Amino acid sequence: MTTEGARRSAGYIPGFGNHVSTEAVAGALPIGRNSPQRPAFGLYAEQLSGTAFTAPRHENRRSWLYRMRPTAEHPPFVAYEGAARFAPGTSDAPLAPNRLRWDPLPPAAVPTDLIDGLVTAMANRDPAALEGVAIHRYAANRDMDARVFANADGELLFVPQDGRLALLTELGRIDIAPGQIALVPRGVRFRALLPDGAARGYLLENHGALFRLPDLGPIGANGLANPRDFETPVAWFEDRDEPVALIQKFGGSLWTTTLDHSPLDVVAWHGNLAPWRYDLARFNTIGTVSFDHPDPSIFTLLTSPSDVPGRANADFVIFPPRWMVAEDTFRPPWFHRNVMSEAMGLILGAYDAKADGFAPGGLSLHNLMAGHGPDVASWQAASAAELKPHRIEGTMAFMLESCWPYRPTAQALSDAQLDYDSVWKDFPKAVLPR
Ligand SMILES: O=C(O)Cc1cc(O)ccc1O
Ligand SMILES: [Fe+2]
Repeated sequence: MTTEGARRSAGYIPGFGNHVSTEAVAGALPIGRNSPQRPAFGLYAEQLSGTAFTAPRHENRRSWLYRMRPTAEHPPFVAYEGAARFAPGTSDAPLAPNRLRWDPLPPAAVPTDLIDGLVTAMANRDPAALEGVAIHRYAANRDMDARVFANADGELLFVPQDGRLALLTELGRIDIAPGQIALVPRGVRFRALLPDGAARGYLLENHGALFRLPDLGPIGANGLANPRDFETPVAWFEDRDEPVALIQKFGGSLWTTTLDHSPLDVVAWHGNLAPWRYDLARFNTIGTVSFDHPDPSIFTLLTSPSDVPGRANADFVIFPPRWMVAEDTFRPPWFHRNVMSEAMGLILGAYDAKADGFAPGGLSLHNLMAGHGPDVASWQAASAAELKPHRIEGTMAFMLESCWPYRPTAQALSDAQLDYDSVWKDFPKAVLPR
C-alpha cells in the first residue's frame, strides 16, 4: 500500500490496547469514576473483564460499559439448534499424524447468516482450560438482524476472504473487507451484516491469553504490525425494543435466549478491552537481504503466549506481498518438521510453497512433527529459478501456529482433500558421488 489513499478513518480511534474513552451521546460517560450512584440518563454501569482483576497492570484489560439495560437481565439459555456445521467438539478417535488440506467452502446456498454459516474445522484444548484455539470458516448470505452473538469461550479474530463484513458490536461498528482483520473480545456481543450480500472467510477463536503484539527483540522499536495501525471503533448503539435472539458459545457449545431488546445498547464506554480492526497492507514485512529463508516468526502479527516463554498458545502469522532477494538460497519455505502445529489459510492469490490445490478460502493442517514444505512443483521451480530480485505479488496467506496439536472435527476429517500426501510424491532421490 502507498501512503496515498491511506487516510485515517472517521469513526475509529488509532492504537493497540489503549485506554479509550468514547461516548455516542454527550454526557453519557461518567467523569472521574466508573460507577457513580446514578449514571447519566439512567444508564447502567457494567465492567467487562478480559483478564483477571489481579492480572499485572501491563496485561490487565477491562472496559466499563454504560448501557441502557444491564446484561444481567436475560431469561435462561437453552441449547441452540441451528448452525448445523458448527461442531461443539472434535473427534475423540485416535488422530493419525496425517497432513490434511481442505478446499474452499462453497458459497452459502440457502439463506444463512454468519452464525448458521459457521463450519468448524479444528480445535485444540478445551475452552474451559483457557488455552488453545479453534478454527472455523463461514459461508453466509444473510445479515444477522434480530440475532446477536457472543463468545464466552474466547476472543474472535475475523479473517474475511470473500466479501465485506460490518460487525456491529457492543463497543462500536467495524467495517472490514478481505485484506483486513478484526478482533472481537471474549463476551462482546455483535451482529454481522454482509454489505456485499454474501461473505466467506475464517473465524479464529483464541481461548488463551489475549492476543498481543509480539516482542520485537533485535528488530527494534518499530516494525511488523505497528500499534498505531490498529483501529478501535467509537461508541455506537442501537435502541431497539423488540425480540432479539442472543446466541452464545459457552463451553464449546452454542446456547440461545431471547431478549426483549437489542443488547447492542452501550451508549458510552471507556477502557482498554475493545474490538479493533487492522489492514494487513499496513504490516511492515521483514525478510532477509542476504541469504537463507528466515523462520516465519518474522511474520508474526499477533501472539497469544502460553505459560512457557517463547512457546505460543497461538501465533497469528501472515505472508504478505514482499521482495525476495536472497542469494544462493532456496527461497520458498523449506522442508521442515515443527514442534509447533501449523494451520494455514489463504486470503488471496497463491502461496509460494504450494503450486496447486491450496486455493483462497482453503485450509491446511500440518500438526507437530509432520514433514512438510514445498510441493514437488514448487520445489522444482524454486530450485531452477534464476535468483534475481523477485516480488511476490497479489498474495496473502496466514498461519495460526499453536503449541497444541490440532484435532479436526469428524466432519472436517471426512471433508479433507483426498491424497494431499501426493503433493510430496516422487521427489528425485539425491545422487551421491561414487
Ligand atoms: O509450512 C508453511 O508453509 C509455513 C512456513 C512458512 C515459512 O516461510 C517457513 C516455515 C513455515 O512453517
Ligand atoms: Fe510449516
